[in-house]
Amino acid sequence: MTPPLIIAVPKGRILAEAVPLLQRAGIEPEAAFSDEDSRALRFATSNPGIDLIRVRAFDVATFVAHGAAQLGIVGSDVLAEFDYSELYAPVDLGIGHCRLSVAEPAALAATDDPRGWSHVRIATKYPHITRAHFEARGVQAECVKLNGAMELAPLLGLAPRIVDLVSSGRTLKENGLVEVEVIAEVTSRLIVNRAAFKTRTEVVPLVEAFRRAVDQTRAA
Ligand SMILES: Nc1ncnc2c1ncn2[C@@H]1O[C@H](COP(=O)(O)OP(=O)(O)OP(=O)(O)O)[C@@H](O)[C@H]1O
Ligand SMILES: O=P(O)(O)OC[C@H]1O[C@H](OP(=O)(O)OP(=O)(O)O)[C@H](O)[C@@H]1O
Repeated sequence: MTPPLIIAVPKGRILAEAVPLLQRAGIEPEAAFSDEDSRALRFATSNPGIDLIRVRAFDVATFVAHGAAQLGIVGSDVLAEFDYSELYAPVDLGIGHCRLSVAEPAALAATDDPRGWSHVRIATKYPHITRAHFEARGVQAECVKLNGAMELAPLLGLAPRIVDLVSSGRTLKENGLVEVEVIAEVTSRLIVNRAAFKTRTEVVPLVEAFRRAVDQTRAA
């Protein structure tokens, strides 16, 4: 018997927005999937041919790229950071809207001129995107890799600037930082393992179901 398809979904903020999309695509997760207190990692759905796994956002891309999961939901920030050739990202799901930006203390921004930078030291979870962004205009970026709470870095002298996700801007504001450049707009994408796309006949109709679910959400 063919094993179920596995869809990797990030725990955290994307999960709440992903559940209505999954439902619109005809996939009803078991109740524990939306329960942040559940310690389970793999979940059944109303479709016996589809299981869900709940993993960290950056790990969604890794599971799908290696074929351990056949599909996944992941931010375009994560996709750009890894740039896995094994991944195909056929649908913009229109959830998880935010932007990846350069930020610095308000006092520094008052006198700073980004056009004059030749070398910058940046605290970020996204060293690959950051280096590429600055290299494109001849600026060398020295990155200090952090996994969260980037906003603390300028306050504590780890790095004067950060590259992080911004949505409402509240986190920057509460830590005395201002946005000085937007690197990229971010939304979540449906990703598919390229080999699974070719070999598992259930994948194509499932991708189409997600596409319709996004259209329905937009029209609602
Ligand atoms: N403020 C935000 N507004 C909207 N979407 C966001 C925001 N922050 C992050 N995202 C999106 O959600 C994804 C997961 O972010 P989240 O903050 O939940 O991860 P995390 O808590 O840093 O993950 P982990 O704990 O697994 O390291 C990001 O990759 C991005 O695409
Ligand atoms: O502009 P805002 O609306 O304030 O959102 C931005 C914050 O959201 C994300 O963090 P998250 O809350 O997911 O926490 P974490 O990455 O530190 O886990 C991001 O890393 C920022 O810190």
